[in-house]
Amino acid sequence: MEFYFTKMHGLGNDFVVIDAINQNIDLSSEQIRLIADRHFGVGCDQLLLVEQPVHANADFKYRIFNADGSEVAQCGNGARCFARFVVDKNLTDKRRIVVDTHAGQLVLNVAEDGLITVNMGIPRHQPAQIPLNMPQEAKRYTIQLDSGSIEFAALSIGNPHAVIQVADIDSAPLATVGAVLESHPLFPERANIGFMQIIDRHTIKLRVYERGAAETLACGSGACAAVIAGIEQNLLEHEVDVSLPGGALKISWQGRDQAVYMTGPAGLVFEGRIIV
Ligand SMILES: N[C@@H](CCC[C@H](N)C(=O)O)C(=O)O
Repeated sequence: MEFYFTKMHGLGNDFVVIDAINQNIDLSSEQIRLIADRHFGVGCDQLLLVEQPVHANADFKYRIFNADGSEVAQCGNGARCFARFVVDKNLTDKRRIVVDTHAGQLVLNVAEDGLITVNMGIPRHQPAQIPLNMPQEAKRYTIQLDSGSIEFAALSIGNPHAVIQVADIDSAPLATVGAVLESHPLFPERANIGFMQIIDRHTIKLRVYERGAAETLACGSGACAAVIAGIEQNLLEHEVDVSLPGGALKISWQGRDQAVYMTGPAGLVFEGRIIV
């Protein structure tokens, strides 16, 4: 198989984006892992396929695959890169784009200054909706790991997230606690594990150990999850600046039953042709 791709990034969370409307694309998990490999492939945290919409009111469908080949339902930075891609490739002349995803429909607005705002949907907190193996919903859950006791918040933003508050983001235990919790039996579909340092009620620092991709330079859905968890615990206000290793996002959430909004940039890196 041979096809054209675009390498993009959202704050250093990087993507191979493929137009699967004008090209015939049928990739196995093994081929996706190879394309994502940073030595033998192009290298990316996630691969995105842009497809025809499923529903009449949508402009496109887009699908998300982690570097380990697993297909997932939500990706905040990927959504902004998807929007930038369809605008730059003239696949649409709209600046308000409705896209079908496995997590439902997203609405994306591309502003004149290039920033993209995504309605990421309404978060879900019930353990069964995350999914999380706990008997009832709580603002924080506690588990015992070999390294000690860990407290975390958990919610779904279309994909599962745990959020752990830390005093110092630079020494957060991503490689140990992050890796263990990502595939802990508490999370039957695994989870993205965020480590959040609260700077003030409008500002946090965040690093995320992503399901299926390990630590990335930024995670858009993780930024939404961390802000929601902080608001739920009355640690944050409704508009928060999130500082990630790759740059900054603005997250806004007005509370339960409300959609969460994420605003940030999306960048083009290079274009190429893959032969697999
Ligand atoms: N980087 C993404 C999230 C990608 C999917 C995630 N690893 C999962 O498995 O749910 C983002 O910006 O949200």
